[in-house]
Amino acid sequence: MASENPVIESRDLTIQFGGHVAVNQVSCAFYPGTLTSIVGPNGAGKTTWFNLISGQLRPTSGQVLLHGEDISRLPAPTRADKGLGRAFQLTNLFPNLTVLENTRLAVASRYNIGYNFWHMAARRQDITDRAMDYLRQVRLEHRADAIANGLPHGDQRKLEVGLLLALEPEVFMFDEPTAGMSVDEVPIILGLIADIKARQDKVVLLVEHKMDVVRSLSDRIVVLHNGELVADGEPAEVIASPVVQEAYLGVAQDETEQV
Ligand SMILES: Nc1ncnc2c1ncn2[C@@H]1O[C@H](COP(=O)(O)OP(=O)(O)OP(=O)(O)O)[C@@H](O)[C@H]1O
Repeated sequence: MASENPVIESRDLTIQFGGHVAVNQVSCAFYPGTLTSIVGPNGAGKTTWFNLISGQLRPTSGQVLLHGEDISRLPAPTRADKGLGRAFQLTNLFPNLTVLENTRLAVASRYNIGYNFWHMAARRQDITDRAMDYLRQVRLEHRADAIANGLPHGDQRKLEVGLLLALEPEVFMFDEPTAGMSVDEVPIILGLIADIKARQDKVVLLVEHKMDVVRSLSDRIVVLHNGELVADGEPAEVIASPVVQEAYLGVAQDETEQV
């Protein structure tokens, strides 16, 4: 792994809101074919770090490098064009279009298909077929004609994942992808994330609170606490480390020794 060049790298990333340093000199590099979970207590800085990487926020200092190129000052859509994919919030999409229309737009944007191509009948059929394929993967084909905004919460989360798959990014960023899902929906999404990792050429970053999910999927765990990276390594090692037991699981240092 270390012999390959990182796809994406956070180098001394820092952001300050007023007097509060939400992400503090976080350095970490991510390699193809790996799934890294980012964990930490509420307010640790996980989502803010994600926002710095995907471009919703600009750092106070430090850099985000994509294949060695400094992208820290690029807007989020430009980063997405370069292969950084983050699961959308549906409110930022086309809530009044159908599930299929949203997915077709994601497929079309991946292929940079402009207005003229879009209107060529054959091409449209091809795009529809591909879009339906992604909807099948997230088990939403039966909802293809539903308005995105009216979907139940679990289906909205599945659509977010389907749209991300359709964009075929190089880096997949998931922020609590199974939050609010029913128990029978969770394995579908986790299976899809495992499939992405198994393809070996993608980087998967996952912010997740559920430790069973983290344990089952991760090659590596990064722990943030008070905006700082306090642990980074293989899951068993990180979960067992005193710093994690104390910082994340809330076990006091003297109790940790008994764990
Ligand atoms: N735009 C902002 N302005 C001011 N403070 C902010 C802003 N965004 C985040 N923060 C603060 O930065 C800190 C980190 O927040 P963040 O949401 O990144 O934590 P988190 O680890 O994702 O937490 P959770 O697990 O609860 O989602 C918090 O103290 C939060 O209040």
